[in-house]
Amino acid sequence: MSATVPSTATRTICIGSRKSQLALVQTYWVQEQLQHQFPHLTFEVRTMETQGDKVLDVSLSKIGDKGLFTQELENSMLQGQIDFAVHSLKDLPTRLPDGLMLGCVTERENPADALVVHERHLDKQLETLPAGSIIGTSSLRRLAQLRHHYPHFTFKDIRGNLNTRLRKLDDGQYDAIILAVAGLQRLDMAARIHQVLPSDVSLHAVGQGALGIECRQGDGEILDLLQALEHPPTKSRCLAERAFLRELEGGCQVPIGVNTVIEGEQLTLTGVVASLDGQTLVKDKVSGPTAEAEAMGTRLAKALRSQGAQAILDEITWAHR
Ligand SMILES: NCc1[nH]cc(CCC(=O)O)c1CC(=O)O
Repeated sequence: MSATVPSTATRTICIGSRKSQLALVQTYWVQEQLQHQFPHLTFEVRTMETQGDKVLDVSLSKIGDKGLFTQELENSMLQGQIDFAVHSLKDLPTRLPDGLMLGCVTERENPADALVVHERHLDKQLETLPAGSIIGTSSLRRLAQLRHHYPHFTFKDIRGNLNTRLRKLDDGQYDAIILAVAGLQRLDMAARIHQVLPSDVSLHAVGQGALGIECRQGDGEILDLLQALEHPPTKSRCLAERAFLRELEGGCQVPIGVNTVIEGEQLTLTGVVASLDGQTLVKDKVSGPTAEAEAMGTRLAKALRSQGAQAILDEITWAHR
């Protein structure tokens, strides 16, 4: 036997994932797509619990969100135990550890937020829910924007995975909760979407609705495989959104929302920074060639800073010290 004869053992690619139901649905989708495209390889899923899955009794805005859902996966990637990790792009920090990179962004689902109501409110919309209604959200972005438009509601923190949050709503602990449309769709719970929030009420989170696949920097073999799942328009939009957030964020979760549209060669990025009391919204937009997505994100961040966003962010950083 000559040494140049290729081994008959198939190469196994190891995919890392969180254990939540949503994470698994997303990761199995990626596995299935790649297995179909590359039948000569074997794709295996390895799951792990992250800090964000363990600490369920503290509000996300207090923990700070730097790598809360990603660190364990990143460590095992750097140690070579997994080859890449599938994340909800919105949970992936804008600055990645040395040696890792965003290797692929998949086609985005509807990135909007959705209102899900308790059954006693099925006949109402956000506009007609009574004053004092208890609205559940753990996101400062949703809180600040909704408080701005609907100051007569009471906002209450809610944690846990999607099923847990829906159970708390159905139990009667909330009148309504806000969730991502994409998560509900992926878990076959689109029927619970009562109202999709228009972008003038709630700009969505950076990267919402897309999957981000993180891999080792310069891992050519893996990057080639991931090309098969890349969706260039989503990637451009998300690069603009992530550059915007990267330029503005400090050490903790910040109330920042975005919207992006591509028309022809033009990308338009809208961004908002909102104060937690809902009193101040600093909002603006930039347009330019899609190829300059990241530079546009940075430019919009600087514009908002000079229009008052910095004061809002400083106050939040100070409050979380
Ligand atoms: N932070 C939790 C999280 N991460 C991703 C999604 C939904 C799917 C997505 O936005 O891609 C959710 C739930 C939610 O915000 O309702």
